Amino acid sequence: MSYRHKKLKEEDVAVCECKYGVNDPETACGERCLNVLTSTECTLGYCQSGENCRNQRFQKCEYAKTKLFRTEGRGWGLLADENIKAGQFIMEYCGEVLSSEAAKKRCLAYEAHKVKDAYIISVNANYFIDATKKGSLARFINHSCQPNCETRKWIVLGETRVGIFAKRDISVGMELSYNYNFEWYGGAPVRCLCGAANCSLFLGSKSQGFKLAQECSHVWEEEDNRYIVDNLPLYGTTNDDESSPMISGTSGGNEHSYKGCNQVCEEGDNRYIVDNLPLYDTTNDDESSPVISGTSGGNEHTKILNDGEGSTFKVEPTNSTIKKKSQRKPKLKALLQSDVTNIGDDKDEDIEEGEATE
Ligand SMILES: C[S@@+](CC[C@H](N)C(=O)[O-])C[C@H]1O[C@@H](n2cnc3c(N)ncnc32)[C@H](O)[C@@H]1O
Repeated sequence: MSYRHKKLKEEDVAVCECKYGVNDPETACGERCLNVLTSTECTLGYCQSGENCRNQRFQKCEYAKTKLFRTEGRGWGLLADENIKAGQFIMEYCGEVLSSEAAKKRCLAYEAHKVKDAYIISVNANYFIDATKKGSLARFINHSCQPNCETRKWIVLGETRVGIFAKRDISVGMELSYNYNFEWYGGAPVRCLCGAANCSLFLGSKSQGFKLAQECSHVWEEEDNRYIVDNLPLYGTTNDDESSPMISGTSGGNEHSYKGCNQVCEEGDNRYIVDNLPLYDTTNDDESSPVISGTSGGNEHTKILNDGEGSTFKVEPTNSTIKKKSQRKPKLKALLQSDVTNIGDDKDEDIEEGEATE
């Protein structure tokens, strides 16, 4: 599979009419911005608000502060690590960009390999994002039938990307969730443990999905080896190139704003050793694996670091030098969100680049 990001042509850049005023900073690409109203990000260098433009959140990775934690029966989950306001952009859903055919094949392959969890979402009828092996922290957001977040599609540099947004105010410490029901490509419906009064009992109960398998009622057990952090996919951005599949996300030159990801683990629990973090590793990417929706080279990389307290890890942005595969420490899993490139937009018939193919 190969995927190339679309290059935005100058004539296709959406330019708004906002002008930044010192006395009225709210006018700079806020709610009334023509681009914001059409869910389109402004483009650096073209927006008259310049550095004051507030409508480049995907591009600048203006993510909310979040924290990974272990749930009971639902695997890992993601918490708000700060108060989040209704409507706020939380983070981009990053992963490998696949055509629908490729996504269906992946689903079958995952099922054959007894991969029980589903991380594929659709961008539109033609494109899917698979965060199973590579992705941002958004891949850890669980389903709820009464969710506090939702997915929204935005046009970023001419391509459609998916973000997680707060549906309502979310207080620090609350688990983030969105409703998977219409978008479940897990093959089989999984029993829902969200506990909401209106629970629809299965993940994907309303999804047309790929309808591959029978009901699956697995629950994550305490000793489930999927809790072994070593087994968890992280995204190391270091070696993505044109031969590897695309990640949906931000393209080059952006600053990453993961504001840290602290996971508090039970003392002495070696399943939470830092080296084993649940992030994404591209170490084994090769030509057979697809490209990622996300950020591409030249970016500040985000790493998982041991904060010295033994059982806690952090994800911090860093200007680390890109290392060749052979130079990398085997367990150093550079994280998320770098080297991810943009996904295609099916609205453009004449895209030269930005197509996922087999
Ligand atoms: C996108 S992943 C979410 C992150 C996942 N918990 C993990 O540890 O990687 C989706 C998987 O999480 C689990 N899950 C998410 N929400 C759930 C829910 N409400 N009830 C039961 N399992 C859930 C299921 O195993 C599902 O396949």
